[in-house]
Amino acid sequence: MLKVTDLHAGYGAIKALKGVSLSVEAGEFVAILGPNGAGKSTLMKAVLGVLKFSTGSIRFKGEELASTTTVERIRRGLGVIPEGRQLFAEMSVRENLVLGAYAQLGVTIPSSIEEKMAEVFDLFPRLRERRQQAAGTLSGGEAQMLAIARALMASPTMLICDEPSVGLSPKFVRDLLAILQSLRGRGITIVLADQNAIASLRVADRGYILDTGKVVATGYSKALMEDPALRAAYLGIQGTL
Ligand SMILES: Nc1ncnc2c1ncn2[C@@H]1O[C@H](COP(=O)(O)OP(=O)(O)OP(=O)(O)O)[C@@H](O)[C@H]1O
Repeated sequence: MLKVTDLHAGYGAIKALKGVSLSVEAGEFVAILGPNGAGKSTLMKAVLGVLKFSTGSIRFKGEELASTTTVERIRRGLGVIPEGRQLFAEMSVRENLVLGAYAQLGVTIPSSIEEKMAEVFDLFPRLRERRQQAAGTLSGGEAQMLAIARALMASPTMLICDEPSVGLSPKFVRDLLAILQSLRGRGITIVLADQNAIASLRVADRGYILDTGKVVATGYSKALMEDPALRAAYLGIQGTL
């Protein structure tokens, strides 16, 4: 469904990705892990079209994305939970959802927005209760729910999540991962970039570990978690699980 091949990208003289290749099949839950500065966010930005890449290829559903805009990528089914959530703080929960749908779909028939919102509120009843509340006054966990709900307004087939657990308490991280797992159960492919390596691998099918712009390890989650060298170097575990 998503195939990244020999991707190079960066910021001027800074080479943040140096030949990254990975693939994600439809229906999978794949974790992208690695220490600070490894290139996780850069990879997510390149996939979404927020950052242009210099060489390599990104194919989604068999089509090259290189010359397509972010809006076009979203129309093709890429949903995003951006780093830092990027909510409209002054606007209500409801307005954020409506704007998310408009921003992502361009012209949308209002009745379909209402239907979609009802669906999203069924998934996140807490947001229904708080639909008139300004997004900026939500708790961290609720704000993260809203960021997910906003992405779902465009009915994505793949959800790209960039460090969604930042700033959340351990309980909310568990809730968040459970929500992502349930979305996968509904047929949405999940790509999760996060520093919370072990928690991510516990819910993901497979993982890629990046370091200084390169893939240094890949495999099924269990195999990655059981590899002593990876555990010590990247997963923050000493000894056995
Ligand atoms: N806007 C920018 N301008 C210049 N360099 C940048 C910019 N954004 C990121 N970088 C650099 O690119 C490299 C990769 O950063 P990136 O944010 O992709 O890493 P990351 O794996 O997401 O790290 P973190 O977990 O800390 O967010 C780092 O060396 C970083 O300093």
